[in-house]
Amino acid sequence: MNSIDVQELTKVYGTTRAVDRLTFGVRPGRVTGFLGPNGAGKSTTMRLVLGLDRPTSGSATVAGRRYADAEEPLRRVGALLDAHAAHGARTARDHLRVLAASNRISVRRVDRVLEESGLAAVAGRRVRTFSLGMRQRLGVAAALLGDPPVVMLDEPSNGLDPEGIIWIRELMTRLAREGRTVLVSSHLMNETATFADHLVVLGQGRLLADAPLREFLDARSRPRVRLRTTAPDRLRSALARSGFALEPGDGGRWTVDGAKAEAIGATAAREGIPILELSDEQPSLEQAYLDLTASEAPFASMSPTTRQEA
Ligand SMILES: Nc1ncnc2c1ncn2[C@@H]1O[C@H](COP(=O)(O)OP(=O)(O)OP(=O)(O)O)[C@@H](O)[C@H]1O
Repeated sequence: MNSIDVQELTKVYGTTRAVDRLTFGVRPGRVTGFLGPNGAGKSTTMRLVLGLDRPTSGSATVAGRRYADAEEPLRRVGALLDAHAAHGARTARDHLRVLAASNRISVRRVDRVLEESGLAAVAGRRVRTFSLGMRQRLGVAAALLGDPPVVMLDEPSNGLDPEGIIWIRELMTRLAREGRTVLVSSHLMNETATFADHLVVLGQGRLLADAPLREFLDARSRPRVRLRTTAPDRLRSALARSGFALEPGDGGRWTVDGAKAEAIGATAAREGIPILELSDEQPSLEQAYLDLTASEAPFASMSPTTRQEA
């Protein structure tokens, strides 16, 4: 199976334990979001998987083998680690042709990935004239060149405009649907929630969570209902009898903490109270993540950074 398997992986740089006895698996057919604040060890882990750095101890394998031992590695794992990796004096097409030649990949495939990444019209331009977003697209094109069963992308939405963000999200979903193994790192929680099926969460090089997105959210968020009504006083009294409190929310709405929409709807119907709008609040990955890391004292100070996300 084309899984990525990380076993007791440790990487020490001087006095920094960048990755600390990390064990997790990334399975095919789903997008795995690789989350953690800056410096948590995501890039180091990806570099270790790709054999670009040697582990201090432990192992990282792709389909049961060390990536460094692979012939024609682009056909096994496609990776975007650093958008500035391309040679600035080369055109985008030449950059991809050089990569293709070293992995016995056809020139036809170069044109295909240029199309797929939206770069066909600028393929003849030198890479140094590219914006960060265009470089990211070129990095993704290079990752897809070998039509690999395993794809690893480090912060792929970095520098992309809204159209680019939708493109990368759809691309990742499609790659997973095709049965590939997709690992995508990000420190943008709510963005990750739009495409990830599964999460691996790191903090200070250690594993904090390895769970399906839905499970991760449900385990860490308290249900909450948002509603609009023309009779808040009557509803407040009715809910109080069931032990719920009606609190003012934004935009003329009300919220009920710790409740599900069905329960509140049933109470309102029983009492004949008009309800104009009623929904369960969607738990936010950012909030669930902050709740998780808040219990890890060393990470509490990371909250303001992660809160910067729009
Ligand atoms: N080559 C290196 N030499 C020394 N320290 C390093 C090296 N590479 C990474 N580190 C340190 O290891 C830790 C983990 O860094 P890493 O880049 O893997 O984190 P990250 O989760 O990818 O962060 P970001 O979201 O900022 O990319 C950090 O403390 C970093 O300073």
